[in-house]
Amino acid sequence: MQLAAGPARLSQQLGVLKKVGAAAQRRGIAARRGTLQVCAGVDPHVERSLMGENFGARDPTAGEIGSNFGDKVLGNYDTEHVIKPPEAMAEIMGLKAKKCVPCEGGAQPLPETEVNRLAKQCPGWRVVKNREGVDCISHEWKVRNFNAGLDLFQRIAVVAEEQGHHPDLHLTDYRTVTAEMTTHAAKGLTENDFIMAAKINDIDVADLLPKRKPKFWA
Ligand SMILES: C[C@H](O)[C@H](O)[C@H]1CNC2=NC(N)=NC(=O)C2=N1
Repeated sequence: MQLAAGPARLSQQLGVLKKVGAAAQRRGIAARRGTLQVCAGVDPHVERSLMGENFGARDPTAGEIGSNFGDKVLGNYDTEHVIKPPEAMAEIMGLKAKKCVPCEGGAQPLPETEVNRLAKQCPGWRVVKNREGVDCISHEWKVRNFNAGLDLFQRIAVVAEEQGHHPDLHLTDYRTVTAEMTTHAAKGLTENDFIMAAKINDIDVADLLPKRKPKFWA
């Protein structure tokens, strides 16, 4: 910035410089608190709404290395530097953003490595054999009562009808709901099953779960 002559002009421009300095200082403080601006020149508010609050990079802990964390993160597996994909990115690019595709006869089940990779993206789902001995993914919920179970059936049914892919639903012991999913045309698991699992995981079930007793009297 060039400073123009004249006391009034000079003090006005010094004022601008002070503001710029203060903003830079604020940014410095933000950086020390762990805020990371990813895209230079992009309004941090816009960036935050796009990338989510949890964008960041750090070295992995020993436990993460031991758990093959590299399968779950973007970045270079054989360096110590990890970039964890932000939740907002999963909303745009993850399984739950995809749509099930109709399967024709002759569809192939996924290989085991791919099944394991996708299963990690669907917390709460286990890969098991169904009653016919075919690979499926299964999730169990213990809900608050029988009606809550029927309510959960209904919420899952909405997603299943939207996607044209349907789990087997069981309600046993009056309040245990189990969903099992496989792709009949492939006689095994396909990406459709995991897309459905991710979408079912996105259903808000908080009001259907058992009421928690308060631990303390206030
Ligand atoms: C034509 C229609 O897309 C198919 O019959 C769908 C319906 N829903 C389905 N649901 C499940 N879980 N597996 C399937 O193979 C399947 N096939």
